Amino acid sequence: MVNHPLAATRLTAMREKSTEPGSFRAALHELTTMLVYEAARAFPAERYPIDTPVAPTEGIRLANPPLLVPVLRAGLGMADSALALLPESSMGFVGLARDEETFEPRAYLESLPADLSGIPVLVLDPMLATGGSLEHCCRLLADRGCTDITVICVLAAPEGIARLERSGLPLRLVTASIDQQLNDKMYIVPGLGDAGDRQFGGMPRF
Ligand SMILES: O=P(O)(O)OC[C@H]1O[C@H](OP(=O)(O)OP(=O)(O)O)[C@H](O)[C@@H]1O
Ligand SMILES: O=c1cc[nH]c(=O)[nH]1
Ligand SMILES: [Mg+2]
Repeated sequence: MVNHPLAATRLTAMREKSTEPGSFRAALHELTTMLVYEAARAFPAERYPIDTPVAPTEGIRLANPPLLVPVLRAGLGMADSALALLPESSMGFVGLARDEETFEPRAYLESLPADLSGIPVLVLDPMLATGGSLEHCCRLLADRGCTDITVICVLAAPEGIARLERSGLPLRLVTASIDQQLNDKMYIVPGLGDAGDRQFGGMPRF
């Protein structure tokens, strides 16, 4: 978990219900930068020869830049900041919408390389609630041979974390908060509401 005062102030802005969509998106961009920065500590780096204007020396580059996969819609608001920190990365897309009665994810977009063996993947979705959406997304990746998944979330519910642990999928989670629980509509409490609607508009449903 990323525990830092600058992350906490952005998370506070996102939780506050009076925060307008523009400020919500700005806080999500900044918080994503911090979460990706922390997640990338674990990425292998390699040395290679470079020349400064003065002398030859060694530089550092990522050995294997991850594929970025924002989960639409809400993960779209994390895509730019992740790509800014990881300009060598490519991006795939998964579109999921949770059914409001069954709470199961409905897939409407899957734009991913066919073979992900040997490719680390960074999944971007601000919310881990029941875990159905992220389990679905990570299973798509594992079915394509991916064995190294990092999931970046703003908020995680204990129920969703437990589901991902039970899934046996090859993933680690980086988040800014583990909240208390889910309510009877499977929203995270205290949470921040619907992360898609708060960025892009829509009717409140909680
Ligand atoms: O853990 P779960 O119970 O599956 O819920 C989490 C999902 O819900 C939100 O997406 P949503 O389905 O609202 O779609 P949206 O991004 O288009 O708003 C969120 O971005 C996650 O993808
Ligand atoms: O609290 C929640 C749960 C699922 N999806 C959201 O956007 N928010
Ligand atoms: Mg939504």
